[in-house]
Amino acid sequence: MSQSIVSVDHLSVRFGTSTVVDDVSFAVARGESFGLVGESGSGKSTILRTIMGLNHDWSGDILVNGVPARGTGRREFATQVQMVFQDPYASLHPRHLIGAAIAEPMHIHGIANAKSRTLELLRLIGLGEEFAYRYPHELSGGQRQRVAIARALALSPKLLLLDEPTSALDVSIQAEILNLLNQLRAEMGLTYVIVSHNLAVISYCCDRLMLMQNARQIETLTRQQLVDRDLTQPYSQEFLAASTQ
Ligand SMILES: Nc1ncnc2c1ncn2[C@@H]1O[C@H](COP(=O)(O)OP(=O)(O)OP(=O)(O)O)[C@@H](O)[C@H]1O
Repeated sequence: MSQSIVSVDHLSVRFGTSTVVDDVSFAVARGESFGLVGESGSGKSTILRTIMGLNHDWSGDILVNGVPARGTGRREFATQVQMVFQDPYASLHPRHLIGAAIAEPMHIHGIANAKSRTLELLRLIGLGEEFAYRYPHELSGGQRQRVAIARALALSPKLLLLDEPTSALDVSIQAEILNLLNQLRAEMGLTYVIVSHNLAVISYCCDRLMLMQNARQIETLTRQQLVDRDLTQPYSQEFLAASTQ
Protein backbone atom coordinates (compact mmCIF):
# COMPACT_ATOMS: atom_id res chain seq x y z
CA MET A 1 0.00 0.00 0.00
CA SER A 2 1.85 3.10 -1.17
CA GLN A 3 -0.14 5.42 1.09
CA SER A 4 0.96 3.57 4.23
CA ILE A 5 3.74 5.05 6.30
CA VAL A 6 4.29 1.63 7.86
CA SER A 7 3.10 -1.76 6.73
CA VAL A 8 3.65 -5.05 8.47
CA ASP A 9 2.95 -8.16 6.42
CA HIS A 10 2.87 -11.70 7.80
CA LEU A 11 5.21 -10.78 10.65
CA SER A 12 6.32 -13.59 12.95
CA VAL A 13 8.86 -13.05 15.73
CA ARG A 14 10.60 -15.74 17.74
CA PHE A 15 12.58 -15.77 20.96
CA GLY A 16 14.39 -19.09 21.03
CA THR A 17 11.77 -21.71 20.36
CA SER A 18 8.72 -19.58 21.21
CA THR A 19 6.83 -17.61 18.61
CA VAL A 20 5.69 -14.44 20.37
CA VAL A 21 4.23 -12.73 17.29
CA ASP A 22 2.48 -15.10 14.91
CA ASP A 23 1.60 -14.04 11.35
CA VAL A 24 0.49 -10.47 12.06
CA SER A 25 -0.36 -8.01 9.27
CA PHE A 26 -1.50 -4.40 9.38
CA ALA A 27 -0.86 -1.09 7.62
CA VAL A 28 -1.01 2.42 9.02
CA ALA A 29 -1.84 5.41 6.83
CA ARG A 30 0.04 8.69 7.00
CA GLY A 31 -1.42 10.84 9.77
CA GLU A 32 -3.31 7.97 11.32
CA SER A 33 -3.09 6.85 14.94
CA PHE A 34 -3.21 3.06 15.22
CA GLY A 35 -3.51 1.18 18.51
CA LEU A 36 -2.22 -2.26 19.43
CA VAL A 37 -4.22 -3.52 22.35
CA GLY A 38 -4.40 -6.78 24.25
CA GLU A 39 -3.45 -8.57 27.40
CA SER A 40 0.05 -8.61 28.84
CA GLY A 41 2.40 -10.86 26.89
CA SER A 42 0.30 -10.91 23.71
CA GLY A 43 3.20 -9.53 21.63
CA LYS A 44 2.36 -5.83 21.29
CA SER A 45 5.69 -4.36 22.41
CA THR A 46 7.57 -6.98 20.42
CA ILE A 47 5.93 -5.67 17.24
CA LEU A 48 7.11 -2.11 17.96
CA ARG A 49 10.59 -3.25 18.89
CA THR A 50 10.82 -5.33 15.71
CA ILE A 51 9.80 -2.35 13.55
CA MET A 52 12.58 -0.39 15.33
CA GLY A 53 15.12 -3.08 14.43
CA LEU A 54 15.61 -4.21 18.04
CA ASN A 55 14.71 -7.87 17.38
CA HIS A 56 16.47 -10.00 14.81
CA ASP A 57 14.75 -13.37 14.60
CA TRP A 58 11.71 -12.50 12.53
CA SER A 59 10.10 -13.25 9.19
CA GLY A 60 7.65 -11.37 7.01
CA ASP A 61 7.90 -7.85 5.60
CA ILE A 62 8.09 -4.49 7.32
CA LEU A 63 8.01 -1.43 5.07
CA VAL A 64 8.50 2.11 6.34
CA ASN A 65 7.69 4.73 3.72
CA GLY A 66 7.58 1.87 1.23
CA VAL A 67 11.17 0.81 1.95
CA PRO A 68 12.10 -2.45 3.74
CA ALA A 69 12.98 -1.60 7.36
CA ARG A 70 15.67 -4.28 7.33
CA GLY A 71 17.55 -2.61 4.50
CA THR A 72 17.40 0.98 5.75
CA GLY A 73 20.55 2.36 7.41
CA ARG A 74 20.18 3.15 11.12
CA ARG A 75 20.93 6.84 10.69
CA GLU A 76 18.34 7.33 7.98
CA PHE A 77 15.83 5.20 9.86
CA ALA A 78 16.21 7.40 12.97
CA THR A 79 15.04 10.42 11.00
CA GLN A 80 11.86 8.57 9.98
CA VAL A 81 10.81 6.62 13.08
CA GLN A 82 11.35 7.10 16.80
CA MET A 83 10.06 5.19 19.80
CA VAL A 84 8.79 6.52 23.14
CA PHE A 85 9.04 4.04 25.98
CA GLN A 86 6.81 3.44 28.95
CA ASP A 87 9.14 4.49 31.73
CA PRO A 88 10.19 8.14 31.63
CA TYR A 89 12.41 7.53 34.67
CA ALA A 90 14.59 5.06 32.80
CA SER A 91 14.73 6.89 29.48
CA LEU A 92 16.82 9.93 30.52
CA HIS A 93 20.46 9.87 31.66
CA PRO A 94 20.44 11.09 35.29
CA ARG A 95 23.56 13.26 34.92
CA HIS A 96 22.64 14.92 31.63
CA LEU A 97 20.80 18.24 31.61
CA ILE A 98 17.39 18.12 29.91
CA GLY A 99 18.60 20.45 27.14
CA ALA A 100 21.54 18.15 26.42
CA ALA A 101 19.26 15.08 26.35
CA ILE A 102 16.97 16.70 23.78
CA ALA A 103 19.87 18.02 21.69
CA GLU A 104 21.85 14.76 21.67
CA PRO A 105 20.18 13.16 18.59
CA MET A 106 20.68 16.44 16.71
CA HIS A 107 24.38 16.52 17.62
CA ILE A 108 24.77 12.89 16.52
CA HIS A 109 23.15 13.73 13.17
CA GLY A 110 25.15 16.95 12.72
CA ILE A 111 22.05 19.15 12.68
CA ALA A 112 22.75 22.88 12.83
CA ASN A 113 20.94 25.15 15.32
CA ALA A 114 20.47 22.31 17.82
CA LYS A 115 20.26 24.82 20.66
CA SER A 116 17.45 26.92 19.22
CA ARG A 117 15.63 23.78 18.07
CA THR A 118 15.91 22.38 21.62
CA LEU A 119 14.26 25.50 23.04
CA GLU A 120 11.57 25.29 20.35
CA LEU A 121 10.92 21.64 21.24
CA LEU A 122 10.64 22.54 24.95
CA ARG A 123 7.98 25.12 24.10
CA LEU A 124 6.21 22.65 21.82
CA ILE A 125 5.83 20.08 24.60
CA GLY A 126 4.61 22.70 27.04
CA LEU A 127 7.70 23.22 29.22
CA GLY A 128 9.49 26.54 29.56
CA GLU A 129 12.99 27.13 28.22
CA GLU A 130 14.32 27.09 31.79
CA PHE A 131 13.81 23.31 31.81
CA ALA A 132 16.85 23.01 29.51
CA TYR A 133 19.03 23.65 32.56
CA ARG A 134 17.42 21.12 34.89
CA TYR A 135 18.34 17.51 35.62
CA PRO A 136 15.85 14.62 35.25
CA HIS A 137 15.51 14.20 39.05
CA GLU A 138 14.16 17.76 39.23
CA LEU A 139 11.20 16.83 36.98
CA SER A 140 7.93 15.02 37.65
CA GLY A 141 7.07 11.82 35.78
CA GLY A 142 4.76 13.69 33.43
CA GLN A 143 7.41 16.33 32.71
CA ARG A 144 9.96 13.61 32.01
CA GLN A 145 7.59 11.92 29.58
CA ARG A 146 7.17 15.29 27.82
CA VAL A 147 10.97 15.48 27.53
CA ALA A 148 11.11 11.93 26.15
CA ILE A 149 8.56 12.99 23.51
CA ALA A 150 10.60 16.13 22.68
CA ARG A 151 13.71 14.01 22.28
CA ALA A 152 11.84 11.60 20.01
CA LEU A 153 10.75 14.57 17.86
CA ALA A 154 14.23 16.12 17.68
CA LEU A 155 15.02 14.63 14.25
CA SER A 156 11.52 15.48 12.96
CA PRO A 157 10.37 11.90 12.31
CA LYS A 158 6.87 11.52 10.92
CA LEU A 159 6.21 8.21 12.68
CA LEU A 160 6.25 7.68 16.46
CA LEU A 161 5.97 4.25 18.07
CA LEU A 162 4.63 4.73 21.59
CA ASP A 163 4.89 1.84 24.05
CA GLU A 164 2.45 2.33 26.93
CA PRO A 165 3.24 6.08 26.95
CA THR A 166 1.14 6.85 30.02
CA SER A 167 0.98 3.67 32.07
CA ALA A 168 3.89 4.61 34.38
CA LEU A 169 2.22 7.93 35.23
CA ASP A 170 -0.29 9.02 37.85
CA VAL A 171 -3.83 8.81 36.53
CA SER A 172 -4.19 12.60 36.93
CA ILE A 173 -1.24 13.16 34.58
CA GLN A 174 -2.17 10.55 31.98
CA ALA A 175 -4.83 12.71 30.31
CA GLU A 176 -2.36 15.62 30.00
CA ILE A 177 0.09 13.45 28.09
CA LEU A 178 -2.64 12.00 25.87
CA ASN A 179 -3.88 15.52 25.10
CA LEU A 180 -0.33 16.58 24.24
CA LEU A 181 0.05 13.58 21.91
CA ASN A 182 -3.25 14.38 20.17
CA GLN A 183 -2.25 18.03 19.80
CA LEU A 184 1.21 17.21 18.41
CA ARG A 185 -0.22 14.75 15.92
CA ALA A 186 -2.67 17.35 14.60
CA GLU A 187 -0.10 20.17 14.48
CA MET A 188 2.79 18.21 13.01
CA GLY A 189 0.98 15.67 10.84
CA LEU A 190 2.48 12.78 12.81
CA THR A 191 1.52 9.12 12.58
CA TYR A 192 1.37 7.02 15.75
CA VAL A 193 1.40 3.34 16.54
CA ILE A 194 0.44 3.16 20.21
CA VAL A 195 0.69 0.04 22.36
CA SER A 196 -1.53 -0.12 25.40
CA HIS A 197 -3.39 -2.65 27.48
CA ASN A 198 -5.80 0.17 28.34
CA LEU A 199 -8.79 0.54 26.00
CA ALA A 200 -9.59 4.00 27.34
CA VAL A 201 -6.16 5.24 26.23
CA ILE A 202 -6.56 3.62 22.82
CA SER A 203 -10.06 4.95 22.24
CA TYR A 204 -8.96 8.46 23.25
CA CYS A 205 -5.98 8.57 20.91
CA CYS A 206 -6.49 6.09 18.09
CA ASP A 207 -8.48 6.09 14.85
CA ARG A 208 -8.23 2.30 14.58
CA LEU A 209 -7.02 -0.49 16.79
CA MET A 210 -5.93 -4.08 16.45
CA LEU A 211 -6.72 -6.47 19.26
CA MET A 212 -4.16 -9.18 20.02
CA GLN A 213 -4.22 -12.37 22.04
CA ASN A 214 -1.43 -14.93 22.48
CA ALA A 215 0.79 -13.61 19.68
CA ARG A 216 -2.04 -13.42 17.12
CA GLN A 217 -4.20 -10.63 15.80
CA ILE A 218 -7.84 -11.17 16.63
CA GLU A 219 -9.64 -8.28 14.99
CA THR A 220 -9.11 -4.72 13.73
CA LEU A 221 -11.69 -2.06 14.56
CA THR A 222 -12.29 1.61 13.94
CA ARG A 223 -12.85 3.80 16.99
CA GLN A 224 -16.51 4.04 16.00
CA GLN A 225 -16.83 0.26 15.92
CA LEU A 226 -15.30 0.18 19.39
CA VAL A 227 -17.73 2.82 20.65
CA ASP A 228 -20.66 0.97 19.05
CA ARG A 229 -19.39 -2.37 20.39
CA ASP A 230 -19.49 -3.57 16.79
CA LEU A 231 -17.28 -6.62 17.41
CA THR A 232 -17.21 -9.87 15.51
CA GLN A 233 -14.91 -12.06 17.62
CA PRO A 234 -15.91 -13.63 20.94
CA TYR A 235 -12.49 -12.77 22.43
CA SER A 236 -13.03 -9.07 21.60
CA GLN A 237 -16.32 -9.14 23.51
CA GLU A 238 -14.58 -10.81 26.44
CA PHE A 239 -11.67 -8.36 26.43
CA LEU A 240 -13.97 -5.39 26.22
CA ALA A 241 -16.18 -6.67 28.99
CA ALA A 242 -13.14 -7.27 31.22
CA SER A 243 -11.69 -3.82 30.39
CA THR A 244 -14.83 -1.90 31.22
CA GLN A 245 -15.70 -3.66 34.48
N1 LIG B 1 13.89 -10.29 24.85
C1 LIG B 1 13.04 -11.30 25.07
N2 LIG B 1 13.47 -12.57 25.25
C2 LIG B 1 12.61 -13.60 25.45
N3 LIG B 1 11.26 -13.45 25.48
C3 LIG B 1 10.78 -12.21 25.32
C4 LIG B 1 11.63 -11.08 25.11
N4 LIG B 1 10.84 -9.97 24.97
C5 LIG B 1 9.56 -10.40 25.09
N5 LIG B 1 9.52 -11.74 25.30
C6 LIG B 1 8.31 -12.56 25.46
O1 LIG B 1 7.48 -12.32 24.35
C7 LIG B 1 6.11 -12.33 24.72
C8 LIG B 1 5.46 -11.05 24.24
O2 LIG B 1 5.97 -9.96 24.99
P1 LIG B 1 5.56 -8.46 24.70
O3 LIG B 1 6.34 -7.58 25.64
O4 LIG B 1 5.66 -8.19 23.26
O5 LIG B 1 4.04 -8.47 25.11
P2 LIG B 1 3.06 -7.25 25.38
O6 LIG B 1 1.77 -7.61 24.74
O7 LIG B 1 3.70 -5.98 24.94
O8 LIG B 1 2.91 -7.30 26.94
P3 LIG B 1 3.15 -6.17 28.04
O9 LIG B 1 1.97 -5.25 27.92
O10 LIG B 1 3.18 -6.93 29.32
O11 LIG B 1 4.48 -5.54 27.69
C9 LIG B 1 6.08 -12.52 26.21
O12 LIG B 1 5.81 -13.88 26.48
C10 LIG B 1 7.46 -12.15 26.66
O13 LIG B 1 7.82 -12.88 27.81
